Amino acid sequence: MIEFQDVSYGYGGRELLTEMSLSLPPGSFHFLTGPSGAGKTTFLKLCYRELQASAGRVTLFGQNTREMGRDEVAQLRRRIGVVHQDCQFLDHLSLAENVALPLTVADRPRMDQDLADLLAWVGLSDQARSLPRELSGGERQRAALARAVIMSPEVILADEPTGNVDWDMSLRLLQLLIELNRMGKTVVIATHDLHLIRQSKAQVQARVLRISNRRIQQAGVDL
Ligand SMILES: Nc1ncnc2c1ncn2[C@@H]1O[C@H](COP(=O)(O)OP(=O)(O)OP(=O)(O)O)[C@@H](O)[C@H]1O
Repeated sequence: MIEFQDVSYGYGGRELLTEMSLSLPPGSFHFLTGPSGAGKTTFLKLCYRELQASAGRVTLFGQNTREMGRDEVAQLRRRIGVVHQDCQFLDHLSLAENVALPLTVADRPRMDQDLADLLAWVGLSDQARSLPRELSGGERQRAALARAVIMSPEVILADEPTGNVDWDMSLRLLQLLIELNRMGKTVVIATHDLHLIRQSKAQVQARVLRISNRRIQQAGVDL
């Protein structure tokens, strides 16, 4: 589903990630760890073709990303839901409108019942009409997750989805991501939180990728 072959990437001529080769099969569940600044967000950006590899080949859904035109990239993005680290929303739109925004942008009809079901799933039915500034950190994170999955993507990439929330909320978010995986979605979660990774082990067959010294490796199970 997502394949990297000898992929390198750098900013401003300085190499950050070197010769990464890996394959994320459909339906897999991966954590991505590594120190701050190691390149986790950069790696995720390569996975949804926000960035292009400086060298090597990234293949998404069987297609070489280097050969994709603008329309193909747009189609690709609909198959990948991204929960961004900073979860930004449009301030003047309600939570429900923000969550439904990808449908509007893609010119797809908005099914009110589906939206209501999605908000109920993330526990935000009561906040549907709230403005983003009225939401707590945990509510924002759950809204960002709902927005990432509203197009029914096959892959979910979550960048520190439990940053700035307490442990109970982290577990709740993890639970939602595990549920998505049980529905067959491929999930990648970038996180610093090793407790969260340990916590997941009883429930999901998670693999751990670690970026260290510019390289990505499968980490051992005993974190
Ligand atoms: N657009 C950019 N231009 C130049 N350098 C960048 C850019 N984006 C990121 N970097 C640098 O690349 C390095 C990796 O950044 P990245 O955000 O991928 O790391 P990260 O592992 O996700 O970090 P964190 O855990 O702190 O979020 C950092 O040193 C960062 O300053």
